[in-house]
Amino acid sequence: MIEIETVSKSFTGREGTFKAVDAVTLKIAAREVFGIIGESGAGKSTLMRFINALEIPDEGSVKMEGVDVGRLKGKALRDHQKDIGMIFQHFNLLGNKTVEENVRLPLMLHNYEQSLSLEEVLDFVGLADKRKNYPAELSGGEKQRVGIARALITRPKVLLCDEPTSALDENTTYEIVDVLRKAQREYDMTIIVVTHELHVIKALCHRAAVLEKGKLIDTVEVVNKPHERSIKSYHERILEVLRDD
Ligand SMILES: Nc1ncnc2c1ncn2[C@@H]1O[C@H](COP(=O)(O)OP(=O)(O)OP(=O)(O)O)[C@@H](O)[C@H]1O
Repeated sequence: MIEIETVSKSFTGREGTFKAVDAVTLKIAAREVFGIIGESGAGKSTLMRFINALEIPDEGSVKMEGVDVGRLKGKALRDHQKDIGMIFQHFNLLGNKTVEENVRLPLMLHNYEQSLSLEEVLDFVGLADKRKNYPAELSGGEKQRVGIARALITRPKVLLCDEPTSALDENTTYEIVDVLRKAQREYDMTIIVVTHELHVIKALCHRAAVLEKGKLIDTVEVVNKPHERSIKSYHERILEVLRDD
């Protein structure tokens, strides 16, 4: 579904020009949950942002369903971007809007032919009873559920997740992982997840690309992939970690 072909991107900073992404080639299949891992600054976010044309590569191409994304302009570019949802580490919710206003926001900005109903997405993420609340009244996990609902309401073909659980504690992380896996199945999406958290890749992804200094150094099939994990209480986790020799 997504074909990334020898893409490179350089940025110029105070210390001169450097390659943030260096000749990366990979393919992501429809309905795959694909991770991008690597240390801070490895180029993960830049690589992911090529897919919805928030960054344009200097060299190489990114194709989605055969269309070269970097060449799209005007309506064709907007239509492409409408097929792609995104969720963020810090949720990016509007603090002066309620949960339901935040979730409906994309529908205020563009016309989506296949959008889902507000009720459906709020039920799906388990926030039907919080629809009139403001973000400041929610936990981190609930805020990310709002972010997921806001992405789902447009019924995207592809969901890009930029460090979706990095601001969350361990149990909340697995709750969000479960919501994302369920969303992939229910709505037949392709999901791409940038993270430095290996346990998230393990629980969520089918495959993962490993980036180092902008280069793709490996693509790994995840074994024991998407497994059911029983959510332990915070107390149980404390005992498990502190009493483990
Ligand atoms: N618009 C930009 N202008 C200049 N430099 C940039 C820009 N975007 C990214 N960079 C730099 O490119 C490198 C790769 O950034 P990128 O955000 O893709 O890495 P990352 O692997 O996602 O890192 P992190 O996990 O810290 O977010 C970093 O050194 C970053 O500072």
